[in-house]
Amino acid sequence: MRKTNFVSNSDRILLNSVAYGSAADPTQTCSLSSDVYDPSGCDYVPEWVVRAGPRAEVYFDPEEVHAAVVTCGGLCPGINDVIRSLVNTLEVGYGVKKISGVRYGFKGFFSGDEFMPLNRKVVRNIHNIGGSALGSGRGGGDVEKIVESIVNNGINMVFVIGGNGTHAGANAISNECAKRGVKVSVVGVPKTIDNDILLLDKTFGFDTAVEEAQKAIQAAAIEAQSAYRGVGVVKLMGRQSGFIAMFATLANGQVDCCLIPEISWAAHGPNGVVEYVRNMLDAQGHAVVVLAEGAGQEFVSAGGTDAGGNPKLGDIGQWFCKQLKAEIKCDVKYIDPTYMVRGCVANAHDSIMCTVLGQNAVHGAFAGFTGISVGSVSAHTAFLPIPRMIERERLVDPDGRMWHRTLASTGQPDFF
Ligand SMILES: Nc1ncnc2c1ncn2[C@@H]1O[C@H](COP(=O)(O)OP(=O)(O)O)[C@@H](O)[C@H]1O
Ligand SMILES: O=P(O)(O)OC[C@H]1O[C@](O)(COP(=O)(O)O)[C@@H](O)[C@@H]1O
Ligand SMILES: [Mg+2]
Repeated sequence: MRKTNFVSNSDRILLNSVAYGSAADPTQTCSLSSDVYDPSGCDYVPEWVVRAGPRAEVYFDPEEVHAAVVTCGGLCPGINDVIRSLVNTLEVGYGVKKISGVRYGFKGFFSGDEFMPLNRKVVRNIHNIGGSALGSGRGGGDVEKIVESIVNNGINMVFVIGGNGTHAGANAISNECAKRGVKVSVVGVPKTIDNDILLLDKTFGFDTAVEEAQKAIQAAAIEAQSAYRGVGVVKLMGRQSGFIAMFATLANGQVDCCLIPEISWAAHGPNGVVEYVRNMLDAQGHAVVVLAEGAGQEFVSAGGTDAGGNPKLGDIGQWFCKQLKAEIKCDVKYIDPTYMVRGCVANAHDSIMCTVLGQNAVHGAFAGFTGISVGSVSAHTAFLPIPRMIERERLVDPDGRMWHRTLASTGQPDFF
């Protein structure tokens, strides 16, 4: 390994970087904010997390490492950048020769699909395409079978790229290995364009998704402005968390109404969104509405869960457009760019973030950590305990300043 600045295991990063923060501050040691943000009324946040980086002492002999990489859940811009960074760091940084790519999510450990041999040559250009070079997927979180595969294939490092569900799986795999006395480092890299992981500054791919969403909102605004009583409606991803919708709205600045899962709203009645759109049409001749896909699910959800156990969503965008058409004289243009915001190549910012995360995940595994994930905290890269990160989804704080900024931009009232 090249000469480098090693990080000590006692190096720490301060999680709560604001002194005397208000109750709505998400990094409060004991947050007493809204019901949505903190149902228990007291949200414990540890003071420090461990600083990521290479250690002077490593736990594994590179000659004996068999590393596996798996990508689970929905796609996200930058997955391939992370895979590339993991492989480059394993091979060039530490001299690991055996790296296996697990196909189509957790089930690839036991589905009978051959592992994909990974090396620097194979991953050289994968970051130039979106998606996952390994294939991703939901389901297959059978911890017993996964651990059997780990043991049978002599795997001793597992890099798991995925969101909340995937991390729950990674933690369960780590625990099961420990229970069986199998020496394996299981390290997560948080992947979710929903940006719904606690404690992190931001997840990779989120910035790219917000940027991609601009095209849809811009088109909706143009269509709305060019039509007689035109309404542009855009539905963006965000199952339980409205971060993409909120940030895309704020960045665009032409949106009249943003609806997110964290905040309930009435469609009908004098304070409902339909009436608000009617008023916007009367006043300015057009309106632009951005909805997160998880917003207003009480109107459209048919229940049920997907292969990963996530709630299946009804199409709130279609439903909302139908309400508009039924109740007011308007020309509705509906844009649903759902998969377009995640099936793309990461922008430069996300690409660099992915490289840093992948590299540090390998450092974490070589340092002998397991059941950890790696993420950006207060602008530093940290190793974090998985259970604390996935206690629940990170949500937009309805009392927070970012949402208030969004409301100031749209000018929308409360819809109830
Ligand atoms: N508690 C768990 N134990 C084991 N595997 C799990 C657990 N929760 C989720 N998984 C697995 O992780 C996969 C990915 O989770 P999912 O929620 O679909 O996507 P994401 O990780 O991107 O949020 C799931 O399809 C499931 O197989
Ligand atoms: O149709 P799919 O592939 O199940 O994905 C849809 C979901 O994936 C997401 O992008 C989030 O994915 P993850 O939970 O895998 O991070 C949501 O915004 C969306 O509801
Ligand atoms: Mg998820």
